[in-house]
Amino acid sequence: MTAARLTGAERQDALPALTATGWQVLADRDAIRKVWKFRSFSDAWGFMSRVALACEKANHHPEWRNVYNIVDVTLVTHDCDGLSALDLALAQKMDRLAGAATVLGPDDPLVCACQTR
Ligand SMILES: C[C@H](O)[C@H](O)[C@H]1CNC2=NC(N)=NC(=O)C2=N1
Repeated sequence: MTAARLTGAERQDALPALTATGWQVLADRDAIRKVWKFRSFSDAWGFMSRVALACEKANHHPEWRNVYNIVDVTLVTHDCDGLSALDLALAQKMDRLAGAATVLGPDDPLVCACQTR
């Protein structure tokens, strides 16, 4: 799998299936983003731990932020400063590992469980 920027055709083939699961194609950079809300910090951290092992195996890593039970992920390939097949593969892997966690949309407030008490 290469770190070359995806072509237009490759994007047309691959991105609809990802946006259908809640991945957002960013406007301000050639990257995709997804935000999950887990039941607890432990579930969020467990997800991140499993993803981290997969990332090390693939040598491809997310840009991500965790606030308690929220995990905010952006995928981009730094080597080509844009989306590559590596990002598509990692996105699919993360979707499998996230299981039944709630997916937040671009307009949903990023409010963690601490802030909803
Ligand atoms: C040196 C190391 O192989 C490279 O820096 C890898 C590590 N993980 C990476 N992750 C991402 N998202 N993009 C990269 O270009 C990248 N490169």
